[in-house]
Amino acid sequence: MDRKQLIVANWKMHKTPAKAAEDAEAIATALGRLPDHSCVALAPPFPALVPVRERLNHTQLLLAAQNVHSEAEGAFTGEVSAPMLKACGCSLVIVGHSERRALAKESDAMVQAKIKAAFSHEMGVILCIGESESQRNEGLTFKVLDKQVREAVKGLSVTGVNSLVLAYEPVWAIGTGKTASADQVQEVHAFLRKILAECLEKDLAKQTEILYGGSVKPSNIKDLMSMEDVDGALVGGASLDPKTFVSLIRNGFDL
Ligand SMILES: O=C[C@H](O)COP(=O)(O)O
Repeated sequence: MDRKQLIVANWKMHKTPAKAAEDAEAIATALGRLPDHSCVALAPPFPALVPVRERLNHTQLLLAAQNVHSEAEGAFTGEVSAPMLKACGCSLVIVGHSERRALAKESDAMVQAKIKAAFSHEMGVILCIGESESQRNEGLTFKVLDKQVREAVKGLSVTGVNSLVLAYEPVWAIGTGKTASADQVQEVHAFLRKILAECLEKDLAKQTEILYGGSVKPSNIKDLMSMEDVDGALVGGASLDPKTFVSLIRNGFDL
């Protein structure tokens, strides 16, 4: 089975529900029909999930959440569970974003529990991993990534792993305008695929999409996606304006 190309908009804590819905419709309309192997997903904030879903009906665009709790229900004030997200129409969820690891102190064990919760409700997971600037400067990049991946996929069932997408996001490149070079990204993605082959089955590792995130723009997406092990992008800032995001997608998918 060939890997798909996937570009995901992470709108983080931006846009009211009305604005998110309007922009989702503008993106879907501008893109029209996508080639079969090319997918686009939008990850708006929680309150915008349902309004965005309503505008994405009858389009190929997928709905993603930005976070999920590991339990299905209970006394967890402020949290949202996998069955709730599924009921809002999410088919994907972003897990372990560096902003959540830093701000909400999410550990690798919490990330793993969230992945299990998402898989048990038949949602695909975009697992974010990445090293900080100081870790890169100390030569720890591969060690950090190795641990993040192994801890996250430990004990996952093969069926679940079919729905796993990795997103390599070096923390020093997020929102900074500093993009890792296409060669740097390829080197890391090839390494991640090797780790996946060791933790999972070889064939599954070959089939797992690996995205890059960190200051991806319409001007650099083509170079990044020309790399053998780069299957798409997780985009923050450049996904906020619908016109910019559509041109990024067109450049990335060569439309
Ligand atoms: O989830 C997206 C990443 O954090 C990248 O954000 P950015 O494109 O604004 O650098």
